[in-house]
Amino acid sequence: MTTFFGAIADDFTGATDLAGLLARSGVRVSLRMGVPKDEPSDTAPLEIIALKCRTSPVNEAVDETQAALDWLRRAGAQRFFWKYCSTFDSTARGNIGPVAEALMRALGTDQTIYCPAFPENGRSIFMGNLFVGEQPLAESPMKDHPLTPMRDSNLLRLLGPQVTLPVGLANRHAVAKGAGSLRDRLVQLRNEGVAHIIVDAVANDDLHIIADACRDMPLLTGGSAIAMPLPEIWLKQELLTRHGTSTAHRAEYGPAIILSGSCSEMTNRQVSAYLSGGRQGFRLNPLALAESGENAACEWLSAQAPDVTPIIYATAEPNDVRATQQRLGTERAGMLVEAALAACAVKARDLGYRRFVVAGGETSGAVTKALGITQLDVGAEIAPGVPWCFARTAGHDVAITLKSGNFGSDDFFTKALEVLDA
Ligand SMILES: Nc1ncnc2c1ncn2[C@@H]1O[C@H](COP(=O)(O)OP(=O)(O)OP(=O)(O)O)[C@@H](O)[C@H]1O
Ligand SMILES: O=C(O)[C@@H](O)C(=O)CO
Repeated sequence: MTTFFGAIADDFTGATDLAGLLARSGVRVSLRMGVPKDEPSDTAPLEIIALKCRTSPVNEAVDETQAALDWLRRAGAQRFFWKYCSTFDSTARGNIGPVAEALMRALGTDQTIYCPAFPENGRSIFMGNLFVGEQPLAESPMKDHPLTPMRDSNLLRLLGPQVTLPVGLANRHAVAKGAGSLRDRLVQLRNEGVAHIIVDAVANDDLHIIADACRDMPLLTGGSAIAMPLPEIWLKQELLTRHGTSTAHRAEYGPAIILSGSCSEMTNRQVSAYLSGGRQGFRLNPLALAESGENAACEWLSAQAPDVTPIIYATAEPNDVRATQQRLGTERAGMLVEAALAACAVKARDLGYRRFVVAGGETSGAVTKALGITQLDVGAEIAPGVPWCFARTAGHDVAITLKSGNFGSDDFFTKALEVLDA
């Protein structure tokens, strides 16, 4: 079936987040991990390509997203979406703006919007400032993120240095008056030469208005939630059909394992809650990994009874993470943990584990890559933005969920297993 909507996500948990929200429409969503090597075939109306480029050098991120765009265009896509984090995670140089500008050039469009709001997960934007729950972004736990610490809450200030063309704001007053008023504001900003528009949103109703106002734009950018209303809008316009709904399947899955490389406040709580239930866990210490590699973790895993659902985690509190980064360097510490969790995933698969719960975007990229997973079908949501997915690896059907660092409730890990068993 021809693709209508083509999305490019800057990390793997972000891609499954988007896939889960789009799948709520009942229209088939297909998720590719990395730019497919083959020409488009068996494509879905809603196609997502997951990249791992959030923290890559800018030129690499631009080249990769361009390759993804080319593939999506060959699949027939007519509307495009650049998905980044609902907390606008970005390195100091930042990839969000340069990638958006490159996509705009390639698509011949002079304006796009930026809306990372995700009200169901507590992310809202007011007067251009991003809030996490009731806290401004820069006062939220995101200020301590291991790779992309966010120290400013103002999206105009964050985006401005990343782009060459002017940045402007369509504020909540323009949004609250409805799609017509918002369209007028976008035209006004276009006439003033503003190419990059931050759009306020504090509730799902705002997202519906924004999606309606922007439904004909070739390129939209944001978190997953701003894309959520689009399939319904396009179904009404008969640009999409529900034909070919999701093919997510279930098989007889084997034992489950949890792999956590996220150090977010929420993942710290989830790991503690899981361990306090008396579960078997192995803590990866990056300093020990630097000394002697991941063998100890793999040996520990081999010694576990398959029905205990073990957890292997590097999850640590911000002070610990900072101390480790000072000793090893941020990048090296991250790479060591990602490589170890990837090796544990492969070991687990070889030991017969068939259900994988993975926490953290970079971590998920490393794990799915090591498992050789290239395509995912999307299943039931465990929490907003965290669906179960189904894939094949080394000839086996597996279920895998990729949890964004900040998503889910304290009992996420046990809940994930219950949702799959239900
Ligand atoms: N104890 C640790 N010390 C230093 N770095 C760590 C430690 N544990 C994990 N890391 C690294 O921190 C990074 C965490 O990023 P990751 O994207 O996996 O999680 P996240 O940012 O919480 O998730 P998301 O991107 O979905 O919000 C990874 O590169 C991981 O390897
Ligand atoms: O938008 C979010 O918060 C998530 O999908 C994400 O991108 C986490 O890396």
